[in-house]
Amino acid sequence: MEDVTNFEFDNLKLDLDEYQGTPEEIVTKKAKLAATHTDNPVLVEDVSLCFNAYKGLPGPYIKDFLKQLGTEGLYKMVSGFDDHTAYAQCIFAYCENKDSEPVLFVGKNEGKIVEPRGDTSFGWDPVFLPDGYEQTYAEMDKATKNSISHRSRSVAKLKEYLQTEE
Ligand SMILES: O=c1nc[nH]c2c1ncn2[C@H]1C[C@H](O)[C@@H](COP(=O)(O)OP(=O)(O)OP(=O)(O)O)O1
Ligand SMILES: [Mg+2]
Repeated sequence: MEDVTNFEFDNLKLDLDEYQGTPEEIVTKKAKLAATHTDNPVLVEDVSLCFNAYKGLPGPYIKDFLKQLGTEGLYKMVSGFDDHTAYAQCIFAYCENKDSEPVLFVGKNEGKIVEPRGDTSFGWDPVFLPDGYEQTYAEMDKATKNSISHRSRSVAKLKEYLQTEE
């Protein structure tokens, strides 16, 4: 760096947060950060779409992959592999206060990545075909999707936890 400008640069050893890591690590950090903003308990969630051919990636980074590549591009990512399996995962994290460890509720739905089909209005729904179904998330009616989705599975665990905590 010294060579490129007349400025002087120092190396500082600062540990700055960057939200990378496993879905569990990311949502844990998110919950802890949220908990520093209020005296009340917080609830945060994060969604991942994990391709087994990519050992779980894009995972928590799916938002940017979707934005840059579109659903067609997501399909192209797996089309060169034999393994098209994937899982949709939602994690709710509940954090009582800023000094307590967040509790995670992982909801997972197995399926595979297919050529996009169905309603294009929500995220990566058109490329996710859940196991045991002929329709992608995007082709299903909302009630069917909600009854099997990664999010509903996570919410069910959260509900059970909150009810037993009462
Ligand atoms: O059931 C779903 N069906 C299709 N797409 C979905 C679904 N659920 C979330 N999505 C999309 C939204 C976003 O492109 C990415 C991550 O979702 P998610 O982490 O909840 O939202 P986000 O990344 O916008 O917020 P944040 O920056 O707080 O993590 O997946
Ligand atoms: Mg996210």
